Amino acid sequence: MVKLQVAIDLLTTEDAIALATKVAPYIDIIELGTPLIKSEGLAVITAMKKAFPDKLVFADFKTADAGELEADMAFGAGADLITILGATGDATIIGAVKSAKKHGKGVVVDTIGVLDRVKRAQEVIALGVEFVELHAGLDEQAQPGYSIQVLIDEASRAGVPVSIAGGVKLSNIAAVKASGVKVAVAGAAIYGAADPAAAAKELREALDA
Ligand SMILES: O=C([C@H](O)CO)[C@H](O)[C@H](O)COP(=O)(O)O
Repeated sequence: MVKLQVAIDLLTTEDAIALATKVAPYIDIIELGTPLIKSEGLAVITAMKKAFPDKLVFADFKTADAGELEADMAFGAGADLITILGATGDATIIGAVKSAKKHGKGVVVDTIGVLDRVKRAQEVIALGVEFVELHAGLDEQAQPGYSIQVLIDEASRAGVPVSIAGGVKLSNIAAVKASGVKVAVAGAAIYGAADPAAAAKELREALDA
């Protein structure tokens, strides 16, 4: 079964928990977006895990250095998964994996800004990470000509556990699923919808079809 991850790029704990409450029945992983964590600090992680102990809480730290220390901070606050940047050196990822093993949690490598995402995904899986996020960030998505098809093609040939993040929505979720991903990440398609619960439900049903 492909897991559905909601990426919450809102700025307050109150709004994040309100959104998670609406969509929880349909999602597996609650991602606290980088701007949310920068805005609210580690407390948002603790609050979300307390509110949803049965969901995986994903702290989108996008860590670039001090991997073990930052992973200790995220896991200590209640996160189940943390992102480390694939663009950084292996030592940072190895440090975070060490922390994850200590806490019984997991590391996800975010390939934002990496030129050869597939090659980097294959390299970092060997370091013990859970899965790799093939990711086009919000700024890359805003560039003229951006298409999620690039990520879908990359997922099809990655040969290692990956997620796709970067404009996942109802019109492309079937193709995202068919690419063989472990996790589909949807942010704006859910938090920006007039009815987030309905949007999450439709994505869930498409993944389960
Ligand atoms: O990780 C993200 C971004 O860097 C801002 O935090 C997004 O959550 C991710 O790109 C998914 O967002 P959508 O494209 O809105 O689905």
